[in-house]
Amino acid sequence: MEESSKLALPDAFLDFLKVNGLDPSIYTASDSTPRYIRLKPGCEAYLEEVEAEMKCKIEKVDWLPGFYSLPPDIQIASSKAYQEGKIYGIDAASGAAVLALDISAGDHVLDLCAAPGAKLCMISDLLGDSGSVTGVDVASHRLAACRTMLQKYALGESALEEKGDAFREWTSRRPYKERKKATKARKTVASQLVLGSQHPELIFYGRHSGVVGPTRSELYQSGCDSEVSSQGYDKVLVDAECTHDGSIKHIQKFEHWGWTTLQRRVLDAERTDSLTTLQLKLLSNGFRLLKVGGSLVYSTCSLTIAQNEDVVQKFLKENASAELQEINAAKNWPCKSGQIPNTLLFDPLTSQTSGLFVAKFLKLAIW
Ligand SMILES: C[S@@+](CC[C@H](N)C(=O)[O-])C[C@H]1O[C@@H](n2cnc3c(N)ncnc32)[C@H](O)[C@@H]1O
Repeated sequence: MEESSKLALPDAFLDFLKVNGLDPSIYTASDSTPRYIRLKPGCEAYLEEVEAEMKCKIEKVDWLPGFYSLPPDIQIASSKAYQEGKIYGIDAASGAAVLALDISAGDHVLDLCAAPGAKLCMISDLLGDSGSVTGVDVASHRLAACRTMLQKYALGESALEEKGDAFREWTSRRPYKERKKATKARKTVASQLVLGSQHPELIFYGRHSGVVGPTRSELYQSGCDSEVSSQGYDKVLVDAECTHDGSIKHIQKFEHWGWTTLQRRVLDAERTDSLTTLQLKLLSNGFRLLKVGGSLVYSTCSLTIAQNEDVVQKFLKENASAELQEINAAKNWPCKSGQIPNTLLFDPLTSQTSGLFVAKFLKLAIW
């Protein structure tokens, strides 16, 4: 172990940081990083009750509406307020990534890497009774957790599972008539984009299906370019799979899981290479499903240039219709600029949040 970092982290992780040009001191405030909660809209009146239950001062996060910070050692999951669905446990940087989408009433939003669903719930709360949100993920067990979360917060859900070429319902708890109606509606997925209010919808793609997100034909049945440009999603979030190295809390979990697991799951160079390929594919596919004039937010909880700025550069090179946008809401955020202007980096030390990279793109009308 290296003394200088003051962290019980293995040399292999410190080497990973060095290779990626990351200063280990950004993790030194990990023990004093607050916990964050988001109040379920309509539960504002319960704040004092939550404070009394948690026996601590809950501070409003002045740069992030609806978010509150708590002392680092508070256990959120065991509280009554959490179990009753009055509060969400979600890091402030994650909230910022959702806010960067600039969601308006009536938007149709695609959350391409949705599980376990903290950001999906926030999107759904921001939309209220308007628009729609579709969550996609490849991990069925993570989608199951996502479904449980949507049910807990009464956000509704209709979960779909891939079966061969067709989608069938994941749960059959809903009455037959309702399921039949849903199956019919699904046949015209494009129509969902123009319908009014929709409950969040979860879509599961088998890990080996080779599909990253809904295909164009599923979304736009007649599929001509003019329809794509006018009927794609208004907003797309690509909160991509990554090495999670920005989240020291995640890295510390490997103390229990074993540092060899960290080596295999986080530090392995071959895995990182395939991850950057996946990240670029996820970003490109999310962008393909965006309407002209719509915006996409790409985020990772890695702080490495390979998974962030490099992916952004490659993507911009391949997509003439993509323009990197300034995130207007970020003026008061406690983050730094990434290596590319207009990209943002929440490092744990400066931001007092879990690490996150955020970039926002606008889709221009160029074919
Ligand atoms: C960082 S996590 C997403 C966290 C989530 N946005 C939230 O706020 O709770 C990344 C997710 O990407 C999913 N994923 C990995 N490969 C994918 C793919 N090819 N298509 C869609 N999702 C994928 C993983 O299963 C994982 O759930």
